[in-house]
Amino acid sequence: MQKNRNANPSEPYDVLTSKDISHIEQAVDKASLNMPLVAVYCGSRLGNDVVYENAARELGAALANNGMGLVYGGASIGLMGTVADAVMAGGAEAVGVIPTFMLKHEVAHQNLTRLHLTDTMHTRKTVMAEYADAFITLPGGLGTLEEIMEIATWRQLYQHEKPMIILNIDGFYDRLIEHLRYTAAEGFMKAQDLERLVVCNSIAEAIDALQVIVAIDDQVDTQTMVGN
Ligand SMILES: Nc1ncnc2c1ncn2[C@@H]1O[C@H](COP(=O)(O)O)[C@@H](O)[C@H]1O
Repeated sequence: MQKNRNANPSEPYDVLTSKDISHIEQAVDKASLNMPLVAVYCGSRLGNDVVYENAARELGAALANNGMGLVYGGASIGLMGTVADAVMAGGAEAVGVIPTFMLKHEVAHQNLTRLHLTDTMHTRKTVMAEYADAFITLPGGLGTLEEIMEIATWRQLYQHEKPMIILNIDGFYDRLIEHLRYTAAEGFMKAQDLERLVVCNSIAEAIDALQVIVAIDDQVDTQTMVGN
């Protein structure tokens, strides 16, 4: 397993910028990771109820147990750090992507398969989305909300067709889901775009939904082998 490729903050040439797409394409070397990656959006804080931290740990372990890796914001703190630790402990790949200006705010995780540095938040989100085969959202704050809303917006604009799951731990997202239903009912959003945000109420449900990706991935591998 490669550790911390592109990770040394003292090497500025390793910072990915949106101006150099070929650098990003080269760095996002998915083939060498050998497993589908799920982007997990979640809090840089733990929240007030331990149920959230437990869910992050369980999700990380379940991803690893089911042959899936992680791409996330690269922090060692909050639910972000918890999910990454659990994925690594389970022997799966974990890729972190963090903007350089945030290194001092969000302590960068030092024990990932890869940690990419980016110039801006925009590049961070582009790199994460490039890596991701699916997106899953745990409880979190403004950053988490922004990330899932952006990826759902990209989906409604046909910029990707990847599965998106809201993991509604302990009803955390009940009010958001209600508001999105209201948004659709009031004619500001298509019902089909709402349906694409799959709501799961347990880790097991989310893993079942994600299994589809693994199945598709295996199918592609088999086709490639047959083709060769
Ligand atoms: N405005 C933001 N856009 C994208 N990502 C953001 C923003 N603010 C914070 N973030 C990142 O999201 C995660 C989780 O943040 P929480 O606010 O704790 O949910 C973290 O990596 C932030 O850097």
